Amino acid sequence: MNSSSGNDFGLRGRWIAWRNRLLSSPRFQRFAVRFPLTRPIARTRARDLFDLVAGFTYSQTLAACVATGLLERLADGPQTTESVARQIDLPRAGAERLLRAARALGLVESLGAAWALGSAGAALLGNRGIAEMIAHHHLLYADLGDPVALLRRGGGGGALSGHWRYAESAGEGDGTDVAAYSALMAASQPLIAQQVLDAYPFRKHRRLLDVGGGEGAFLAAVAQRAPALELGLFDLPAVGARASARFDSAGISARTHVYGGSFLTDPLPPGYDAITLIRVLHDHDDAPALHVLRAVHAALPPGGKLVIAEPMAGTPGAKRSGDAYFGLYLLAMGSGRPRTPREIKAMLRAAGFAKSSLVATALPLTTRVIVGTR
Ligand SMILES: CC(C)=CCC/C(C)=C/CC/C(C)=C/C=C/C(C)=C/C=C/C=C(C)/C=C/C=C(C)/C=C/C=C(C)/C=C/CC(C)(C)O
Ligand SMILES: C[S@@+](CC[C@H](N)C(=O)[O-])C[C@H]1O[C@@H](n2cnc3c(N)ncnc32)[C@H](O)[C@@H]1O
Repeated sequence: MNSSSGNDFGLRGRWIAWRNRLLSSPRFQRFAVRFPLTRPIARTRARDLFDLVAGFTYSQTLAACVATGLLERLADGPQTTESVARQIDLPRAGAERLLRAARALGLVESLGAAWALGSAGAALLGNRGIAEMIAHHHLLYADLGDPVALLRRGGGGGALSGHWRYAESAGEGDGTDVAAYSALMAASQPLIAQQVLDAYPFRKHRRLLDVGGGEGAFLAAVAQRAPALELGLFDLPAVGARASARFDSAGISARTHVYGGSFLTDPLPPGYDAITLIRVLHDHDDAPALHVLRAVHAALPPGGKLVIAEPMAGTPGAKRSGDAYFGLYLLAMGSGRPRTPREIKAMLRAAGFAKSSLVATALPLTTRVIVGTR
């Protein structure tokens, strides 16, 4: 039996094989774009396919908007092309080319002879962390220059793994090595922290330990919502030092404790009735990820809670961000993978957690939350 015919995959396999023969037939495509009833569908499919083909040019238009500060300039009010060109230091023709491309993507819009911020541009300005993400994407795109080579060698070994020092050299990184990624994480934390805080009532706990807590941006947000909570942060020593400095300047060092160590080799401090892993688990391959969950389980008291927050695979309405974006991102980084909630819950069971549940968040595209009970 020929497997490409789909015959050995049951009814659904046969349907897929029939559909694909039809969709890939140039004759059917010619018919579908001409026939009035199928034309709208054909046009939408063609546009979707074009977006896949052209995606890099869209991303680079966005990168140019961020690098030149174009969107910030327009946030001050509409400007002429000449004024924009002067402010972002481009020749008039270059500025106009960028403005037109940005208009096509909804980042800016024209207002008579002037240019204003578009609705996508305005939304982007409301989330400063996204601009930081865009600015560091040149590392990702350098690694993805030859995606097949990257897939063949199993990931890593490029610009992005140099950025995330811990990814390929477990637990390593001095103060300078960790500064860039820690600052990126802190800048992109606000959107995540608010969602996690809305999803889970940390106030009901006495002591919270944020494992892989970076420079403490999440705990600083928790501190505001739960004034009575005692806070602990565990991260690599060089990152922990940055967190201590942040807690000092936020005036919350009296209620925080920073632990420097590696969760891959050191035990986690006991005495916390809640532990968080925010954007940590997906960084690690299955064996080290399970090791971290076991370490959390060992540190929690019976009934203690683990809150896992990160983007997950297979998210309804946001499937691309899981397996396509984070799948390739983490491949380039050289460690980890996005997991479905079902996979994470299975790992929690394997680590000894009695139960776990997925809790709704406002923007699952950016983060979902699973709460495990020891
Ligand atoms: C009044 C009128 C005219 C209309 C009203 C209609 C209406 C309600 C409109 C809504 C408009 C609005 C408020 C839109 C809001 C849009 C938002 C909130 C957009 C948010 C977008 C978020 C994005 C694009 C997030 C991107 C995140 C990225 C790329 C994250 C990357 C993370 C990385 C690389 C993490 C690395 C860490 C590691 C290594 C994986 O562990
Ligand atoms: C993607 S960042 C997330 C930071 C923070 N939770 C946030 O969401 O902004 C992952 C964090 O895990 C820390 N980390 C990585 N490997 C570690 C290890 N072996 N032991 C302790 N922390 C580690 C990194 O230093 C980094 O701060």
